[in-house]
Amino acid sequence: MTLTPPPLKDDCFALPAGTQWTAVDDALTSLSDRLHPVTGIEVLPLEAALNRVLAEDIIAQRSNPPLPNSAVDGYGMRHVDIIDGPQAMPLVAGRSAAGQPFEGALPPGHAIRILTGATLPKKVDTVILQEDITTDGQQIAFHGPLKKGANARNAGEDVAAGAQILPSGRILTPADLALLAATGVAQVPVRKLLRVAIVSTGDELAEPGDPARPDQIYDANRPMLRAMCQRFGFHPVDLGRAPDDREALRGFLDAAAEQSDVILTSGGASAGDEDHLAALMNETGAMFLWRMAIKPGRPLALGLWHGTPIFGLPGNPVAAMVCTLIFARPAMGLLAGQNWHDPQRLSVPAAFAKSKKPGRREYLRARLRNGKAEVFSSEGSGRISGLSWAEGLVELPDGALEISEGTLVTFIPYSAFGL
Ligand SMILES: Nc1nc2c(c(=O)[nH]1)N[C@H]1C(S)=C(S)[C@@H](COP(=O)(O)OP(=O)(O)OC[C@H]3O[C@@H](n4cnc5c(N)ncnc54)[C@H](O)[C@@H]3O)O[C@H]1N2
Ligand code: MOO
Repeated sequence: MTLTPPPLKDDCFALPAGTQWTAVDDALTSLSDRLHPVTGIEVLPLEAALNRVLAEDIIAQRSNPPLPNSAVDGYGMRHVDIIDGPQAMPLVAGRSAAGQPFEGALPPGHAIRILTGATLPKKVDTVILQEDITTDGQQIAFHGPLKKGANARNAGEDVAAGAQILPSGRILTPADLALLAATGVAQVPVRKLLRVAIVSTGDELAEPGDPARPDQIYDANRPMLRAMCQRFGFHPVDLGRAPDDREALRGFLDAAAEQSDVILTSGGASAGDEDHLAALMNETGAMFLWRMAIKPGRPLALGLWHGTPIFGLPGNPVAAMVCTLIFARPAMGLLAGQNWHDPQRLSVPAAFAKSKKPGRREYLRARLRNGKAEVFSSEGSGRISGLSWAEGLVELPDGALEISEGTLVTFIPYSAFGL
């Protein structure tokens, strides 16, 4: 009897029959619906608040500017005194400088020396640039007309006291710190850092720097995930490598649940003999999403371990990174008190050709050169060099797509994910 080979695996053309595949958008909707902040609140001074997540809406304590002031170095006057054509105006004694205001009111028909940022003296509503006048020290000569309010800034024209300046959930930027300072807010309620436990699984893994057996590989996922968490503004808790042993892994997960708000594991997420993570998580009965219609990264085990959410990332480093960026990053953002994070996408012409099959969303390692998206030469999920070569991802939609050079595709720079 001759053995017949198994029927052609249509893995590359269609999705395996009888398997429930979860679309990326459905998974994201489910995550954004179910997750909420889990971190406490602390009050920090501005110097410690960069990259932290606001825990409340912030209200301006003071207007910016607090009083009307001059936008230029020049001369202040009353607009009603200005006529059309050439004219001269006597100067009053004194001046108004930033931090040294002129205390009196400007008499009718006069002008006053005023410097940038100086409070406008009473009755002054218009300022002429010093380049536009001549003076002998006693009076100034210039041409009218001038626009009422020229070179003057109104009180509160930037921000009015009492206005909401920043929303809860916002990640504070350097510019936000300037806004807070200017409006009289010196300390802010922020979320405590989200503690993210990181565990790699697999007997094949060795620690970078240690000697490795020929059959071992160095653990690449942990340094990557640690660094990604740092860039996202979370606090990584590195728990090391768990062996392929169910009880040992259980111990790692128990420790992780103790010490963290969320657990990121990599490896062991699919259904092989040594994929203990999936088996353990199934045991808890709290696993709620499973096979994703995404490439790379099909096996993604999501669940709760003693109430602490686990993202069981696939072991292949490319899949681990893509799943972190697409699923874990926005989900962890919600846990950390951030607003839902949807990265900014660019529409750019492709510098490549590809025939994409329907059924799952694909992410390709990509970078922009000369305004076009180039993709890495291989789609292999273990090709770490491509992750490092890339500067972002090309996102291809769930359906089929014929791409030729010049077809518009979606590019998401790593920076848009917060990397
Ligand atoms: N019969 C099937 N086999 C596989 C399927 C499948 O659907 N049917 N899916 C493949 C896909 S896709 C992926 S991704 C992997 C995911 O498997 P696991 O999450 O269980 O991960 P492992 O098997 O433990 O590892 C996969 C791969 O990645 C390497 N790895 C793991 N951890 C690290 C690390 N920290 N640093 C560097 N490299 C790591 C590991 O050695 C393996 O080569 O399953 C496929 N198989
Ligand atoms: O998730 Mo796997 O890495 O798609 O190849």
